[in-house]
Amino acid sequence: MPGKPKKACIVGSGNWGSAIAKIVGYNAARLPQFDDRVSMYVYEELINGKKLTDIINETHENVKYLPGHKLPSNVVTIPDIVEAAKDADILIFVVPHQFVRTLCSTLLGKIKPTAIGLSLIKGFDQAEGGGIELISHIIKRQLQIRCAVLMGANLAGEVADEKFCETTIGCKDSRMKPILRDLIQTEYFRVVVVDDEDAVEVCGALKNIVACGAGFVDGLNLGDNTKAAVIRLGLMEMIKFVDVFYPGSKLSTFFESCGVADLITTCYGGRNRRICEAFIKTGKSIKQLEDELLNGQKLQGPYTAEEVNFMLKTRDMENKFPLFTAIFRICSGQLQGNELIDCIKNHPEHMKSKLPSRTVYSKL
Ligand SMILES: NC(=O)c1ccc[n+]([C@@H]2O[C@H](COP(=O)([O-])OP(=O)(O)OC[C@H]3O[C@@H](n4cnc5c(N)ncnc54)[C@H](O)[C@@H]3O)[C@@H](O)[C@H]2O)c1
Ligand SMILES: O=P(O)(O)OC[C@H](O)CO
Repeated sequence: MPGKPKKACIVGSGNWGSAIAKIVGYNAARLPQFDDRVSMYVYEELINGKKLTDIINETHENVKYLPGHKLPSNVVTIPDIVEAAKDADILIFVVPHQFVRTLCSTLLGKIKPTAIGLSLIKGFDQAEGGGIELISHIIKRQLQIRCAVLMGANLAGEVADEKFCETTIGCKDSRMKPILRDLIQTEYFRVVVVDDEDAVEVCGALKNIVACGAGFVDGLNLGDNTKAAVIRLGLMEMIKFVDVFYPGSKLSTFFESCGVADLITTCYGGRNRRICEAFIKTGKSIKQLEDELLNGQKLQGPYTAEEVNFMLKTRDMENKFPLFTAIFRICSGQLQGNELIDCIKNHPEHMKSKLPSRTVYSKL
């Protein structure tokens, strides 16, 4: 016997939150296993004196974070997180990572104990005893629910335009896999589900650091070859990071959309790249540029670089990740942008071939 249709709630309504609401609303309306009505938690703000929740419910458009795209009418916005989430069977977390802990504290004990989570949030948070904590782990621990992740080469505007792309769901739980895939997949948004939950999430967070490096390269007009080198070295540091801190993960995960593909799209079309290019060109602070250029949208890369550096420093491992380290130091003003390449010229990846030294060579 088919069970009761499952209710979905989208926790977040930014650029990506609104684009995914379009997909989830579409699938919820057409598939019998889901309840038609999708609730969306909106952090309330006034736009020209009118509440954003009211604007979205009346016009079906998030005029601030995803202008020019209609959301399905079965997506209903609610400014109270508890009200939005209380009946949900599936909670889709898609807020900037800095707001997750507070939202989870508010939701504690107020959601269905059987609810499952899906985190679309790219970023880490600082762990209480030092180091970093994955956002999906915070959700699992604080709310005592299962939580999978979705990461991929998914610039929100292009997804909302229904341009073809792929994404990766990292999910170990075989009962959750088909539910999440069916809720998210469309003909233009193709889902691949893998077991490697942690590695998928770490890819989504770390690629934002590399995007900052790509932005510096663009700001310095260093060209496409240098940018490709930064992307490659970034990929190698991402692989090493997962190898060292999340042992048992699979190399194949890096060849899913969450890995190489997201790295490429981010380093060409993302907000982190854009702001870091402007950082070099204008000399303004990253915070100022975020406020001036992103109209309320939030950056993840510079924060993630700081969190990763905090962990690497306490473990005396900064020199094992020279690109991540240089990017953090440039973002925090400890280095000039044009020192990026000097910092990575002797990257460990360049030392692997172990050719004979010049002295040995001259004796051959
Ligand atoms: N935008 C993209 O293209 C994209 C694509 C894939 C993944 N992501 C990831 O999705 C996550 C969410 O990003 P986004 O692009 O949807 O958001 P965003 O940066 O567009 O928007 C910021 C959001 O934060 C909300 N907000 C502001 N203050 C708040 C508070 N105190 N409490 C709660 N919410 C508050 C705003 O209302 C807004 O909805 C991030 O981790 C991002 O890396 C983004
Ligand atoms: O705009 P960015 O830099 O936050 O990147 C957006 C997405 O993560 C790309 O997949």
